[in-house]
Amino acid sequence: MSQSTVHIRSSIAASSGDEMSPLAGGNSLRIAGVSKTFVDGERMVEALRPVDLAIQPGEFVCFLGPSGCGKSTLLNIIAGLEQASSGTIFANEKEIRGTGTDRILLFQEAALFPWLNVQQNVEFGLRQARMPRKQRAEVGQHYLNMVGLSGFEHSYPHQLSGGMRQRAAIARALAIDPEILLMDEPFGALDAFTRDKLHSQVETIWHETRKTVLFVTHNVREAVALGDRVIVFAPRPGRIIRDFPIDLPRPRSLEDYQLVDKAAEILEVLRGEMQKQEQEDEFGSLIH
Ligand SMILES: Nc1ncnc2c1ncn2[C@@H]1O[C@H](COP(=O)(O)OP(=O)(O)OP(=O)(O)O)[C@@H](O)[C@H]1O
Repeated sequence: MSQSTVHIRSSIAASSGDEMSPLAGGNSLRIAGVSKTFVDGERMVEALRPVDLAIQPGEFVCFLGPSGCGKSTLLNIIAGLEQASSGTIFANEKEIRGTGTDRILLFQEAALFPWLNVQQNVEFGLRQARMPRKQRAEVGQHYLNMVGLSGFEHSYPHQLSGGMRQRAAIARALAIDPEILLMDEPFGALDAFTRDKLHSQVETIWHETRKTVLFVTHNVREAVALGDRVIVFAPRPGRIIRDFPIDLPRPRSLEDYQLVDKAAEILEVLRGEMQKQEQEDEFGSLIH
């Protein structure tokens, strides 16, 4: 780890009041019995049955499943934006209580400030952390180069393509050096070509930074292309049904036959689960 990275961490920790986890051991996440039931007046929605998961430092883990199976709910709980109904989450064996600069959430729509240019957006968190201007510029430029946006420092979000906006959001997240990147369908709104390009960029960035990445997607091939593990969710109620290790060589191509085969295997499991669910629903409606 470079000296400047250490410096970024300590200055952010000092100014935000966050206690950052130890640098040397990297990071890890432990999810112990985490569930969520939304209570909406009289109505209760069991969004997530208890989840137990251990995520290794630097792992790239994809959460895959159809709409409504609790993927975003789990990600939001990990981010500290949503409170679990039961269970605990530990980052580096330290219990998570709310948001923190160690976990940054990225959404489908890159949440950039429209009134700031790319450089100002990327430096935003560093400014909050009161990093000196010169150092802020160096760190910002480093991550802008990493996502291939050098030359666009002075552009405003509305002047960028969707893919470029998403890359700027990634640079902004990386600039504050989180341990864990939480990505909620970050490429869901992009065309297939841009998406494909971003897959390889994200893989390269992950390789260079060795962040722990949790990546939510509906897309089976995307999950297999990126993940060290693909964790499959099923809906009604939301729950984890399988945890597939993906040991295909990297970099991966969406057209690779091994990747296509693995995606087909996962899809088969998911289809089987959905069919089982439909039969149960049908049976349930017959006896009620
Ligand atoms: N604030 C809320 N109040 C009530 N129910 C909610 C709330 N947020 C989510 N839910 C419900 O919880 C369940 C899980 O939602 P969640 O958004 O986590 O699923 P998802 O797998 O991420 O879906 P998608 O892929 O469509 O984003 C759904 O039934 C949803 O309607």
